[in-house]
Amino acid sequence: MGIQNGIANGNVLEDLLEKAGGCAVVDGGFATQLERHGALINDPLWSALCLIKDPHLITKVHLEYLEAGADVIVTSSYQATIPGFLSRGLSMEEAESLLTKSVQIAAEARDKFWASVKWKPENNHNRALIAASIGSYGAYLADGSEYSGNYGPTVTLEKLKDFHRHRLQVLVQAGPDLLAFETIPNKLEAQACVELLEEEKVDIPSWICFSSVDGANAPSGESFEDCLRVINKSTRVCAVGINCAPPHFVLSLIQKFKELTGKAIVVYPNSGEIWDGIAKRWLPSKCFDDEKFELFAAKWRDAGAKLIGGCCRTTPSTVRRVSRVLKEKK
Ligand SMILES: C[S+](C)CC[C@H](N)C(=O)O
Ligand SMILES: N[C@@H](CCS)C(=O)O
Ligand SMILES: [Zn+2]
Repeated sequence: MGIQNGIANGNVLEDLLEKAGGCAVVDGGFATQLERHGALINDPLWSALCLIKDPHLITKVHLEYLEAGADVIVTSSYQATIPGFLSRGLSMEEAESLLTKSVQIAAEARDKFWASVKWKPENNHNRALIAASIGSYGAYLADGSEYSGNYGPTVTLEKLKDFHRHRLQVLVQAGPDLLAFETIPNKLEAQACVELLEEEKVDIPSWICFSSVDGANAPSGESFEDCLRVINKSTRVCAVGINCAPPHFVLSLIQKFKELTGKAIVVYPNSGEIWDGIAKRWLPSKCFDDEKFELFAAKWRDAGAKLIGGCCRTTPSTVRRVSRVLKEKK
């Protein structure tokens, strides 16, 4: 176990980046791929419903992304929360066990996949890392507010920390390689995540990703300069970036982040479709197809991103193209 920046295990990501030649591949849309296999997730728990109803589909999707070349797979816990599970009549013990299960399923898939490829001479995979997904408070609200950042005046820093604390503790205990805070829409929640990591002395390295709807700021309208200031001070956060924002915003956001932080930059945009949080469906908009993802993944890498993948509405075929271009010998 290494100690880096004061964090035990802080070098797992750096080890992976080195093995991957400087830029690693993150998986793609997880809920999207569950739905393509027939999972019905139009539900307040969204993809986390599969932890209860279809855990075998979770394994299947993880294996598909590993086969596609993902170096990091993100767990099924995005919308898995203790209050969400309790409101479905589950006990605290059951809720905790489902969160633990999200990490176990991913680790089992990784181990199974790695055992099947590591000895093959043509193997060009790396042993993948497991990033435990921690969706924003807005994801839990299930009203689209991960894209507005508008939590209202009653949602304070303490309330956000209380919301995140117990799930974080359970996920840390489950032993993932990384923690992935996803679709954070405002500065207050970024601050809550950073303070919580410190208070809980979490020694698993984290990334914190924001969504963006205007291509320049966090969804709340707060500048990334403001949002990153608090994150930059944390030694427990190893990477920052963007997830589930339209891909045509990403290049300029990488350039902006390069000026605002010394941390590794992670980007995994959605396809460009727009989420209607009330109707709970994706609306067509300017999109990137897989070919365009391949083209732009190289541009994102050249602009300085260290972790690149896809989010909603991207699939294993998207990740296969991203992996192909990033693992190409230059
Ligand atoms: C990233 S969005 C598509 C996730 C789903 C949303 N939190 C909901 O529950 O409707
Ligand atoms: N890890 C989640 C993020 C949703 S925005 C997923 O891919 O479904
Ligand atoms: Zn997404």
